[in-house]
Amino acid sequence: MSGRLTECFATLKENNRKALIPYITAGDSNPTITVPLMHRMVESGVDIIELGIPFSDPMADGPTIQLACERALEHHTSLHDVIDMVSEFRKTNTTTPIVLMGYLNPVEAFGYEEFAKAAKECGIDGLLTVDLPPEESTQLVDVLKKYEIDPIFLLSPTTTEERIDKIVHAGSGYLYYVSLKGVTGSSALNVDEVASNVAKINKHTTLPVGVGFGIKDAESASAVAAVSDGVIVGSAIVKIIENNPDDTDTILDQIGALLSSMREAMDK
Ligand SMILES: O=P(O)(O)OC[C@@H](O)[C@@H](O)c1c[nH]c2ccccc12
Repeated sequence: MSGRLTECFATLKENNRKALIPYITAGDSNPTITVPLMHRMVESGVDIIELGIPFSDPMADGPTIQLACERALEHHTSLHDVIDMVSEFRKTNTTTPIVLMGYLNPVEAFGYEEFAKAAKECGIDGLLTVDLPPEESTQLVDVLKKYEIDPIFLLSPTTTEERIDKIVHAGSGYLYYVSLKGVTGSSALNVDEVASNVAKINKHTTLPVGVGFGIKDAESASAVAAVSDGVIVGSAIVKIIENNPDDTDTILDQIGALLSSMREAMDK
């Protein structure tokens, strides 16, 4: 499927490294900051960027990312705008994979075919739609595959072995293991449980497994990296934006510093 994600994980594996994958909501705290922030995150050592499509009813998200969506929507950041941001980013970065992350509604409103075509043209590599169960995703997945966009699916602590087997075959690029029951920004991370569930998933697939939910500092990032192929960090980054909404330099510096510390801890 998409060259960039597959290649990224292959190179990481060759070098015995794990993926660092930050999540930000596009347009948070305002649309002008998103592309500079993406570049700063790459300079800080991230491998893949998850870019959130702002949505009015983000039911899988905790308060931190809900507020991020509100800030982005105050500036009317639409899926069209998100695609434009990726085009802008790709003017100077053609290698870092980008996964759009969000809820089905904006993608449906855009039109699957129109979305996939535009996404391919601007250099988007994957799509994760939180509220689309893999069992109901055939129509969207077929269109994504036609345009070489990787469909990324979520697995959770409650996913049965039977469903794991279905989901790993529906997705490509990587799989997203949700480390805990709950919403984004929780803090109940249990690394031993993550390790045993990632091992269980690995029996069904050769796809890389990234782990998200509850990773917030260098320590948790390195612990999860040790038992998976990558760590996804959202709320800890978005919180920095929440605390400094009008101060672009502080946002870039603090997010850069947090990600650099995670990178360093993961590479030890
Ligand atoms: O915020 P956390 O706990 O660091 O978890 C990552 C998560 O935010 C990001 O991947 C994400 C944002 N919105 C989502 C919705 C569902 C699943 C995952 C997500």
